[in-house]
Amino acid sequence: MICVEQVSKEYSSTIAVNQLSFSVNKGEIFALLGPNGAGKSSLVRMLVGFTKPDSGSVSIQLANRYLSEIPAHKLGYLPEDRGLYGEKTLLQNLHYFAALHGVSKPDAQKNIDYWLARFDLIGRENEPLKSLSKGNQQKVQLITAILHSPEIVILDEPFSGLDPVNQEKVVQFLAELKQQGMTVILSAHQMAMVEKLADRMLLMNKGEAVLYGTLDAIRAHIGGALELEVGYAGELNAEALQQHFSQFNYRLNKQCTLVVSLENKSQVNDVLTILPQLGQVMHISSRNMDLHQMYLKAIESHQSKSIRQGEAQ
Ligand SMILES: Nc1ncnc2c1ncn2[C@@H]1O[C@H](COP(=O)(O)OP(=O)(O)OP(=O)(O)O)[C@@H](O)[C@H]1O
Repeated sequence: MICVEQVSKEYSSTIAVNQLSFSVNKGEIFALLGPNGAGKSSLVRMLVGFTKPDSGSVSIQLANRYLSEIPAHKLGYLPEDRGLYGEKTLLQNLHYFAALHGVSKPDAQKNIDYWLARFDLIGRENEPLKSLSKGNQQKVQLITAILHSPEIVILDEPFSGLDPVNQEKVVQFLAELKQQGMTVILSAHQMAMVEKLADRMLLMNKGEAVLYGTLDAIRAHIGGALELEVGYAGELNAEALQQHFSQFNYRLNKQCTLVVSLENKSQVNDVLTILPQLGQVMHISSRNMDLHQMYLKAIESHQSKSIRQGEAQ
């Protein structure tokens, strides 16, 4: 429903977004990930129509029409630079933004009451916004983005500045928006939250796409996504380790725990037959590599590829 094709954006000498292509389906939660300066906010600003791509295109399909930008009344946006009025009360802020989107006062009030209760802000309505903590101000800003029941919600770092309890509340908030049929695009650095929420994701680095798809597709693509952890009664036999494990990617924790990274599940059998030759096995556990680890692995490999390419030129 949202289609980004070969989009590039350059600021003076910085290429913020470099020939990026991806699509976002109607009704899904789509996450934009990447290190600081990867180009997420630059991309978000193009998605919401604040800036235009230098080349490439952004198109939005709404009903049977293709548009080059999302109509304002169908868009809810949480900008990177939050923009509320600190001197005004929480209620004045919320009603002001609802009115800007043409929502009637009674409709706005109903929605406001619901979300204030969900975000534990009941009783704070008449306080000036600036007297609220950063996290609470962030929650008010999130409410302003959705008071007009938009079809597409684009949130630049919605978890920023929130404690773990409030991060969970935002996870529930986003899941509820999805349930209501909204399409949600968010940028985030909190991998655990993204892992819980996102249907699909795009990992960017230096303006380029590094990984794209569902968590499972990314896991399959990245390889080494399954880890076996093997605890031994004492130190491992170093000679046997070198002899039998040279073809595997492994590390040792405190000399008596071996962690082996497997490319695929068919290698499990091979590893299990070798393990007793290294010492007395006390326990074995397996786990999928989590998004945080996959992110680090993918960014490291993209950085070293960029360096190799730079050296070759
Ligand atoms: N208005 C601007 N003028 C000049 N350079 C800019 C501008 N906006 C972004 N950049 C540059 O473009 C690159 C991408 O920045 P962007 O803010 O899009 O990254 P980001 O992924 O959102 O980073 P963060 O996670 O830190 O918010 C950076 O090198 C940044 O310095």
